[in-house]
Amino acid sequence: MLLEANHVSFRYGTEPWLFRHVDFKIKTGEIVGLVGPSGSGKTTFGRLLAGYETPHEGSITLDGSPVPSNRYHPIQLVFQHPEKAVNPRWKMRKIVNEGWEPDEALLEKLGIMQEWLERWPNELSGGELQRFCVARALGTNTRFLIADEMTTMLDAITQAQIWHAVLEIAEKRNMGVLVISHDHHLIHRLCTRIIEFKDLV
Ligand SMILES: Nc1ncnc2c1ncn2[C@@H]1O[C@H](COP(=O)(O)OP(=O)(O)OP(=O)(O)O)[C@@H](O)[C@H]1O
Repeated sequence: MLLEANHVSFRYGTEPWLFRHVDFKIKTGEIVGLVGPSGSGKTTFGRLLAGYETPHEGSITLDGSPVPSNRYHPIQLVFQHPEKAVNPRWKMRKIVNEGWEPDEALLEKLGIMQEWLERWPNELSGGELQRFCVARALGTNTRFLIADEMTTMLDAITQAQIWHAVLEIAEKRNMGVLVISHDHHLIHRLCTRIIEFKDLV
């Protein structure tokens, strides 16, 4: 399966164009790194790929067709701040089962303790909460994961544990992963291909 940005342009409101005519391709099975200076538009581009924003010009396609948005989205985004990605009024069990129901083995692989399922989001650490966001994004219908600074605020051990689990699942399911990060060490360790955002725009 091929996820493509075709001549995509985007601006916020009446601000100047953030980028214009961006072409990008990622295939399932690929782990691609996206790097570039702060403020250059990487997060915005990730949001466009995952359907959170609509391009002003161009299109995002999956195998040449528009990405279906009326069911579980095949392109899932996990970003840096898990506390902003969950409903504070839902318990963790409801949050993690929002789009699909991950089994115990997957939760265990991500280091999620069963007792955390009965807690509220504000009763977990950032790292614990992020594990839930990753589990929620790894539905069996996920074809591409956009990991935008996904493990930036986590300690090295937690970061390694989460990436180990994600890469194992990605390989088993032939998922594509786009890793957006300022951590060059992490990018070089994980990715099969690395792209400078400035080379796309
Ligand atoms: N909702 C918004 N409204 C207006 N401008 C925005 C909005 N979100 C982001 N921007 C601006 O768009 C530009 C690109 O932001 P973006 O977060 O995509 O960059 P980035 O490359 O991911 O940065 P970083 O590496 O610091 O995360 C920035 O100048 C930012 O201030």
